[in-house]
Amino acid sequence: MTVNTQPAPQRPDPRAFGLPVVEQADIPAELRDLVARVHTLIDVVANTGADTDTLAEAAATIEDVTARLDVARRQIGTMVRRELDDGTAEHGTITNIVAGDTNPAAPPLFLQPTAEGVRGEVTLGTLYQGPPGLVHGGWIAALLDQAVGTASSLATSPGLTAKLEVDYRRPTPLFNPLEITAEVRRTERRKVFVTGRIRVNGEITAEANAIMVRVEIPA
Ligand SMILES: CCCCCCCC(=O)SCCNC(=O)CCNC(=O)[C@H](O)C(C)(C)COP(=O)(O)OP(=O)(O)OC[C@H]1O[C@@H](n2cnc3c(N)ncnc32)[C@H](O)[C@@H]1OP(=O)(O)O
Repeated sequence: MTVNTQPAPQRPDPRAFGLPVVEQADIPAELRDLVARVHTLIDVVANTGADTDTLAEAAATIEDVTARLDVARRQIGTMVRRELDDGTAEHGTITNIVAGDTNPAAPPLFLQPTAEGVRGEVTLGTLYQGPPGLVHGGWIAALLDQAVGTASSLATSPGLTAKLEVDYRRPTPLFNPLEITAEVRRTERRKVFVTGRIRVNGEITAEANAIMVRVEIPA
């Protein structure tokens, strides 16, 4: 067993694996605006009590808009390169369901490096509801998976989640800021042992212990 005290190694460039890379700063403001509006639309549709005429009219309008937008799709695996607060950069899939810049279904959760690992904040509405007024347990796991994956990637190199064990300690409420943190505990060959936490008002509501396995990068 070794404790990871080494500086982060050179991270691989996704282009070397045939994956296109988009600079986060180059995502057009118009696309960001569209993503935000569709995010709101999904929430409104999920909760609407509009009359049937309005629903039918909206469905036709959205069908038309969908056809206009469904052109020149991005390659699967398209990555976005984001500059981080500490001056480093990370790559993530642009449609990542938790953090993807262009995914209207993503909350989105943006994580930044800290002295310990990573940290981010997000507030979830009813799109992410499980029990009444509470965040769905699968989404709690998804947020924690993203956090442990990002912490591991930034501290070492990109990997896949081999194991994610979640302790649901307290109900995690909707409409409250969730503080999400993760830190690498230790590394062992390609395995990276990471802990992630969700806090509400400073109280831990969920905690995950994960094993990330770093992907082998051909020389
Ligand atoms: C920055 C972006 C953040 C994104 C966050 C989101 C992360 C994700 O959601 S990833 C998607 C979900 N995960 C997956 O789909 C992974 C599916 N599993 C796999 O592909 C493989 O099992 C994989 C890659 C984890 C390991 O396979 P492989 O590369 O062949 O490694 P392998 O040689 O079997 O094992 C390497 C080490 O890990 C250990 N290991 C592998 N699987 C497990 C497991 N489930 N539990 C515990 N240990 C494991 C092995 O015992 C071995 O340990 P040791 O070094 O002591 O011998």
